[in-house]
Amino acid sequence: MNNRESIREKSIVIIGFMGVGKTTVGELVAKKLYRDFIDIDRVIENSFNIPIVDVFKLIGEKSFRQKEKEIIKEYCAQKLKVISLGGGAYLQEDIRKVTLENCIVIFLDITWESWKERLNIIIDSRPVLHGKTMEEIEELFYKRQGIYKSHHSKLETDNLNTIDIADFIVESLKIAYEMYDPN
Ligand SMILES: Nc1ncnc2c1ncn2[C@@H]1O[C@H](COP(=O)(O)OP(=O)(O)O)[C@@H](O)[C@H]1O
Ligand SMILES: O=C(O)C1=C[C@@H](OP(=O)(O)O)[C@@H](O)[C@H](O)C1
Ligand SMILES: [Mg+2]
Repeated sequence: MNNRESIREKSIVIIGFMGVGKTTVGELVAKKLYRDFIDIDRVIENSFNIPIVDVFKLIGEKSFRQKEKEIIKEYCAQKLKVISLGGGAYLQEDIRKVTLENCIVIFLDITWESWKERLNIIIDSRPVLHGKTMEEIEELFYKRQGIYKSHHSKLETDNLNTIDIADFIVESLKIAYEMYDPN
């Protein structure tokens, strides 16, 4: 397959800090593009038939990260998917490599000021945040910003709703497809 064919078929991977909207937006983008939507956390939840919080309790974070890596590698080898990662997946170099080499990686960004307003609606389902002070969560937020710098495209999501974010992504993709594969 040549490059012209491959850009339109590349799977789209959505990255960013937990709670930024990867799962919600990824699902909307997939619908708009008539593609399959894969949320890596949902795949893991379905394989254990329990929520991520309980997966962490059952197998621990280390085994969760291993499973997350295997599943991401499997789906990134496939074309025409929209794949939302968990926010910690990108900590693994193997995952950064496989996604950047095979897919279009879109980073959903948010400022700390906007993100902290969302904390109360996500905290129960995000085990990584449990037992941390606000200062520790802020430190994690800024530490993670560094790893998300490796991406193909970035979108600032402050003050945008999920529908607008999904529309923006789809429109940007159309422009990129026209630019790199005009026929
Ligand atoms: N742009 C947004 N504006 C307002 N609420 C949002 C936005 N994006 C996501 N949310 C809300 O934040 C929560 C986490 O969204 P989710 O898609 O699960 O994020 P992620 O997969 O990045 O952890 C959900 O309740 C979702 O409705
Ligand atoms: O950032 C993280 O370490 C995690 C993020 C979560 O996904 P979301 O980013 O979709 O919340 C989920 O994979 C798990 O709770 C760990
Ligand atoms: Mg998610």
